[in-house]
Amino acid sequence: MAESAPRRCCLGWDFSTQQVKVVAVDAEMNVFYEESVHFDRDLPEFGTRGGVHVHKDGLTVTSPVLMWVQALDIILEKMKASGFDFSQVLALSGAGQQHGSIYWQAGAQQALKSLSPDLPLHQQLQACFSINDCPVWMDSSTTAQCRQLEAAVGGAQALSCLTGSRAYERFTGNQIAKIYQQNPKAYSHTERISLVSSFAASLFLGSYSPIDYSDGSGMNLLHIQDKVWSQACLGSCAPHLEEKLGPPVPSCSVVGAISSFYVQRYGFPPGCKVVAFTGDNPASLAGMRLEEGDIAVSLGTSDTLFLWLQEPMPALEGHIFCNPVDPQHYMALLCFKNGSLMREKIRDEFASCSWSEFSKALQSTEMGNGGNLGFYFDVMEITPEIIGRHRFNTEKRKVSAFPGDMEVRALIEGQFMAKRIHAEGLGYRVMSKTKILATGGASHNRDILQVLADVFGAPVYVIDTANSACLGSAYRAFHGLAGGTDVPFSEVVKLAPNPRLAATPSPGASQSVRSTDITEPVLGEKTQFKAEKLAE
Ligand SMILES: O=C(CO)[C@@H](O)[C@H](O)CF
Repeated sequence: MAESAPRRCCLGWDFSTQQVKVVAVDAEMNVFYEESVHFDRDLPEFGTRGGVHVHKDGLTVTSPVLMWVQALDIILEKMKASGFDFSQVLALSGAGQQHGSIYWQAGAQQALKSLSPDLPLHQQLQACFSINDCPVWMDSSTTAQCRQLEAAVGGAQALSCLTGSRAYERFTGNQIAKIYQQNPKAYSHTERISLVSSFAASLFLGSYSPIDYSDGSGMNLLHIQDKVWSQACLGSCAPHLEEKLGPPVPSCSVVGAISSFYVQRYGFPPGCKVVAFTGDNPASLAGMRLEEGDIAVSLGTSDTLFLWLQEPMPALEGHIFCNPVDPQHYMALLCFKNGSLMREKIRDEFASCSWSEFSKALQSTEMGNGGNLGFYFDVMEITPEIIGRHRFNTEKRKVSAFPGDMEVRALIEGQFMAKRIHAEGLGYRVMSKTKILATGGASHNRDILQVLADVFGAPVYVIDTANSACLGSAYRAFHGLAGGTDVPFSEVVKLAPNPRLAATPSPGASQSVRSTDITEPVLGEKTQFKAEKLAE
C-alpha cells in the first residue's frame, strides 16, 4: 500500500448487535478509512445468529462478551495489516448497542490495567467476566422485574418522569435485577457493571470507563433531570448497585488517555484521548448532526424517530434520553413497528406491487385525502400498543375501505401524522428552523417525502446514515478534544457534508391544518388521539 501522507484524525467505533465497525475521520470531517468485523461470519466459533443467541424460552437473548473482545483484536489486526497509521489518531470515541450489560469479575480491573502488548486482548481477559453471556436489547425476559420497578417508584408514568421511560424489558436495570435474583453468586462476584458502550471504552482505557448520561438514560436507573442514579430505582433492582455502576459522566467527557497496550502493540500516540462512549442511537443523532428543533425519521423495517428536545414531557410511549452533544438538552426515540413492511403490503394490495404505481397513487390524490384518515397496524404496534387497520371518513365514522389510491395516501399520511402527534406528545414542537432528516429505504421515494414535508410543515432533507453511529462517535471524539461542553458540537463539525434538500411543504399544507379530535380506543387507550387533518 503506497505510503499516504500523515493525516491527523479521530476514530469512531460502533459495537453494534451484528458487528464491530470503525471509521477514521480527518480534521476536515472527511471519512477516509473504515473497517468492520462481523460476528457471525468472522467469529463462527461463538455460534451466534445476527450476533446473538436466542435462548429456548424465546425471551432470553444474549451475546458472548468474549466475542466482542476478540472482534476488537481482529479489527485492530486488520487495520495494522492494511497499513493504517495509528500514530495520527488524536482521540477516539464510540457507540454500543443500547441496554446491554457486561459483568466484570472481581479483580478484572487489575487485569485491564496490566495488559501485556505481546498478547491479544481476548487471551488476557478470558477470566474477567462473572457472566459470559450478556443480556442484550433484544431480550424480553424481565417483565416481572419491570412490574417490580414500576411498583417501587409509584407506577409507569412516575418511572417515565424519573428516568425518561416506563419500564421496558430490555432496559438494563431490569436485566440487572433478573441476574441478581436468578444468579446471586455471579452478581456478588461482580465488581463492575458496564453498558456495551462503557465496556468498549474500558477496553481502550485499560480501566473501567464511566457510563455516560445519554446511554445511561436507557437503563431505567438514571434520574434524567438531575443526572444521578435514582436511589429508588437502584434499591428496587439490586443491592450495592451504585458502587458497581460508578458515577455517570457527561457524554462529551474525556475519560482518559488510551492504554499503553495500544501504544506499544499498535503505535497509538500516548496522548490519544478516549472520549466517553455512548449508545448507538445517541451516537447516530450526533452523526446526523441533528440540531434543536430537528427531527430524524429512519424509514426502515420499523420506523424510528429521533427528536431533539429542550423540555421533554416523558410519556408512556417512547424514550427520553439525555442529549449526547448538549448536556442541557434531551433527545427522544420513538419506534413504530409497522414501517416498511406495512408500506409494502399496501403497495402490493393497492398499487400492483409497484412503487411507481404507489407514487402515482400519491400524485393522483390530494393532500389531506379529502378528510379520510387511515391507520394501519398489521402487526402489533409498539407506539401505541394496537393492531388492525382503522379507517375514518370525513364524518369521523369508521369505514372498512377507501377507493384504491386513497388507501395509499391514507397509509402514508396516517403514518406521518401518528409520528408527529406522538412526537408532540413528548414535548417536540416544529420550529421555523426545523429540518426533517429522512433516511432508510423509503427515503428514496420522493412522493413519500413530499407527504412527510406536508404533514410536518417543514422541509425534508435526505442523509446517508449507513455509518451514522460510527460517524457520530468520531465527531464526538473531535468535540471532546475541543473541550466538550465549552464548545458547541455544531461548531466542531461544521465542515461535515450537508444533507440534500428533497422536499418542501406544498402551498397551504400548514395553513390548512384543522384540529379534529378522534378519541378512539383503537389508537391505544393511553393515547388521546388528536389528529390534525390536512384539510382540502
Ligand atoms: O433498543 C434499542 C433502542 O432503545 C435499539 O435501538 C438498540 O440500541 C439497538 F442496538
